[in-house]
Amino acid sequence: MTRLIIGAMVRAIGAYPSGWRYPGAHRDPRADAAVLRRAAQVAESARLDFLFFGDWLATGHDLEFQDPYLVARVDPLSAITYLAGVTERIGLIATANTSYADPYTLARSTASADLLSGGRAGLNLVTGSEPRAAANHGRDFHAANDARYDRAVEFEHVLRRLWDSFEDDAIVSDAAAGVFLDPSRLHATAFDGTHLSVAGPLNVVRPVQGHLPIVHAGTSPRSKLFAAQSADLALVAVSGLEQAAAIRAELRALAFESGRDDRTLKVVAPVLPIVGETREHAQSIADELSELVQIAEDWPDGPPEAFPAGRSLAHVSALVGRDLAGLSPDRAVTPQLVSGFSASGQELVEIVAERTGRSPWGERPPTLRHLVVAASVNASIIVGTAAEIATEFEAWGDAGAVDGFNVLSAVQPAQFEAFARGVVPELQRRGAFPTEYEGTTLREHLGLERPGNVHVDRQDASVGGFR
Ligand SMILES: Cc1cc2nc3c(=O)[nH]c(=O)nc-3n(C[C@H](O)[C@H](O)[C@H](O)COP(=O)(O)O)c2cc1C
Repeated sequence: MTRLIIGAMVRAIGAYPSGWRYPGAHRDPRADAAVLRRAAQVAESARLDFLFFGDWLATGHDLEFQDPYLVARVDPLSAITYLAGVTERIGLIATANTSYADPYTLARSTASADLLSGGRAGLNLVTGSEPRAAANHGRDFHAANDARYDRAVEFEHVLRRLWDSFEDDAIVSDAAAGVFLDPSRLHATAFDGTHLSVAGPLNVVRPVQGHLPIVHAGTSPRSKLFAAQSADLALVAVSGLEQAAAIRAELRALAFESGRDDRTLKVVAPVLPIVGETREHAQSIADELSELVQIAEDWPDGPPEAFPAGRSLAHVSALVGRDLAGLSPDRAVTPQLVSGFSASGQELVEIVAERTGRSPWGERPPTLRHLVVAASVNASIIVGTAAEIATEFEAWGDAGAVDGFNVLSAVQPAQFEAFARGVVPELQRRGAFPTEYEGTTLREHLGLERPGNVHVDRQDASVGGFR
């Protein structure tokens, strides 16, 4: 039986494009504080390993239709610092973008978050794919993949040196002798690289965890190398179990080749479970969410300029191999229509049937809208009862495809709570997930050791990727 790592990828207005429109959903970012607090408390009573907050360094009208949660949300480091005060055990992971962040400032705020949370903070380092971020940070352009990763490598190296500025026992606090600091245990950062230059030392004591667990999410070859060499936790977007198994094996092999103990690299996949009391109930939730997604054809005179081109009948026509442009999105997908579809079109029809229970051969056929939505909503979705979803999670774990999951919720708070109160206890009953927190730090939740100090013990400091 594999012990899974389970965290929640929190998106306050829901992780499905139409989640915020679902009856009873949280949909006003001005009230995020209450929703985040409640999610954190529910997650902690379910004994989840961590809450994870992504980030995006720009906004615009187009995001309303693509990923509405990106339009307006609180800064992730502020979110975890706030939640550290209302929780006691759960790990708290914030995302930062190495292409734009300042390493001294980030080392300082993350070391602070770790101290203030008692060793529960984690840091997701991304290089970013949003070109508008450049103009928001005084840059002329968003750097190319290689240049971004060259900077990310230096960034991670500098972060570890900064976090290790103070040895664990550098603050002596000897009131009788009048000695506060042992200066021999305070180390300059002295880093002068191609992209970054930092003198140090950092003016915060060493984090409780030594180094915060580093998470990385990306898809390019450089991203994989970065995860393998520098991250404790790799977040990999995958379409299914086989792909997850292949990527995990590849990342672990890369980690091993880079001279690291590959067991210290944990791989988790983002998944979006849609949980119902029965399978039909779960499918009806998925069905309603599909119906609430707007597609280009919903505007008779053409969609707003910001609307994503991919969410249209024209786009799905190319995929199914049949010209659907000009048809009503509410038109039923009949066996006759499907008979002219390409193999990928047939596959799409099967995905819709699995998610919504609608089949061209059944009493309730899907509509063209269902096809457009299934083709354009990019997430690994599992629809079912708590027991069915737990079985799927177990299957991934037992096959060695992942070390765990980062769970997205389509609708806040309802779907998140259905997961925490339904799926998690089911996994606990089966012994696939612990019922109590055994350790106190995020590292302990993830089964990772505390690293040595890079200034003192280079051997030991190779944990987590210091080179
Ligand atoms: C599951 C997953 C989650 C991600 N979350 C974020 C995020 O919150 N913020 C962000 O800027 N990029 C995020 N990314 C994007 C990557 O970090 C990376 O910047 C992007 O994929 C471009 O780099 P690449 O070409 O190396 O993949 C995520 C990627 C994946 C696969």
